[in-house]
Amino acid sequence: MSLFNKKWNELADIKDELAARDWFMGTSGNLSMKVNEQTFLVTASGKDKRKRTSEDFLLVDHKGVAAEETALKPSAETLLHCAVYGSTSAGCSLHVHTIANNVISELYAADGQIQFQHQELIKAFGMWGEDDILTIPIIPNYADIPKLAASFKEYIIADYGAVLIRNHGITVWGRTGLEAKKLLEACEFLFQYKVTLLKIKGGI
Ligand SMILES: CSCCC(=O)C(=O)COP(=O)(O)O
Ligand SMILES: [Zn+2]
Repeated sequence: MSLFNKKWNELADIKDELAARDWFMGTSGNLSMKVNEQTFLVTASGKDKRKRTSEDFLLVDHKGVAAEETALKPSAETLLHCAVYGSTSAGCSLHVHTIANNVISELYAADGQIQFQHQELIKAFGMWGEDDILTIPIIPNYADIPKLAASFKEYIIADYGAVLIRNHGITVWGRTGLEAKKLLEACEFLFQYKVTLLKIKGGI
């Protein structure tokens, strides 16, 4: 199997798993996977990401421009994926909108971040110390995608990480598809946990 087909199938499998969690409401969300140093696969814009078709992804270059003749449009948010691959050695970037990540992004917007400590799941981010703190930045949601991508890029400081976009969604990236998916699942667990806890305590 060619590298292209291998990456396509890996990304399609991740898309199916995230779809099974219902994380692509209203055609939201976009995913990408690096194929080589010059190109990456990204979801086509506006598609129902719960469906698996031969038109789910297209190959783009480092500027997010289609690298082959196609009628498909790359995700409207491709520049965020470009920012990830342009600044790191990451191999996969995942973006989803969920109720929990939107609620958390709004509740903690004024702080510009949300932190988690003494929660087992932060180990997904390599935080194994007793008192380690996981910080997830929260950035404003600009309609201007180049502006959003520039703001997002400031928080790309390692080959894996996560950034919340206020009232929009989360973008995570990792060295592999498996790592990116692990981080996304850990974030969503932590957000759902926090929302549930706040509800129980009467905080919201
Ligand atoms: C209807 S969701 C609005 C756009 C968005 O935020 C998103 O994640 C999906 O855009 P895409 O162009 O990647 O389909
Ligand atoms: Zn989005």
